[in-house]
Amino acid sequence: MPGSTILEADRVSLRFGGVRALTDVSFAIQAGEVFSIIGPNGAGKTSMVNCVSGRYRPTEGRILFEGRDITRLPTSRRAALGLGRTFQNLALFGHMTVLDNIMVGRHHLMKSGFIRGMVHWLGGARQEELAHRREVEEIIDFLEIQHVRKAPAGTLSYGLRKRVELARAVALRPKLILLDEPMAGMNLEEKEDMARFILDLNQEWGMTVLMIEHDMGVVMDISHRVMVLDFGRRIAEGLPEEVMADSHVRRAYLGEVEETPEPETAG
Ligand SMILES: Nc1ncnc2c1ncn2[C@@H]1O[C@H](COP(=O)(O)OP(=O)(O)OP(=O)(O)O)[C@@H](O)[C@H]1O
Repeated sequence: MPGSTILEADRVSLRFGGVRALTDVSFAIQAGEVFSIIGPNGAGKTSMVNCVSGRYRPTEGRILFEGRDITRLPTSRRAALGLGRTFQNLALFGHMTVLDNIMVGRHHLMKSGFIRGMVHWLGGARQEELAHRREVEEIIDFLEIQHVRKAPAGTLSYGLRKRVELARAVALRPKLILLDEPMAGMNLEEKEDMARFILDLNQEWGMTVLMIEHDMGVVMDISHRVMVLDFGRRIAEGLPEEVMADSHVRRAYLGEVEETPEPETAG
């Protein structure tokens, strides 16, 4: 169930030279929500998520995570606070097993001290390693990739690779996970599986989700709330059915032209 505000974008603008990628965009995500950003190509969705992850710094405005201003915090520090994402720019190691790929994700975080604190009380490196393994095995079970846990990641199908990428992000146990087009390039069955995993992450693991996704069916099915961007501006936000019924959205995003009769002029 959604609770207090976990992430807030406060009048965020982003310019690339003369291009206004985002103009004055504000929104708030409640803990426990699946919140999706939709909009036509070039609307600013990826730019917005990159401002949240720390890859881009807004030209104006602020990003708050659990009430703390993180606008100027580097990506690694955001991860340590509990802001996770799939690593679009860090491909899986093709020659390494699925298990090792996910372990590497956790070790990476260990260095930042986040998990070290959590497992320190167990004492010793061996226990630490065991604690890691248990966590990783749990994630492997959850994402139903046990059958490929020892397979080199490079030999997996596209859908399975995407699932391993998700596992690696989940292994850091983020409070809020950013998913940039998690279903892109998937067939229907893979999409259905992915949608179920996202829902389970949200409902069973209590992870808040911020997602960009082009597949409207998926967005409408699994989102609590949806924000629509168009030309870098927020044009609507609300429950999926409200957003779909919004005339601005239908015009801008779905390309519909409203057929309202011309008013009759008197005289
Ligand atoms: N690194 C960049 N340098 C210059 N312009 C950029 C950069 N990133 C995005 N833009 C521009 O900002 C605008 C918003 O792009 P963005 O990628 O955020 O949109 P999007 O909604 O994610 O699009 P898509 O659905 O096609 O992925 C576009 O006009 C784009 O060309």
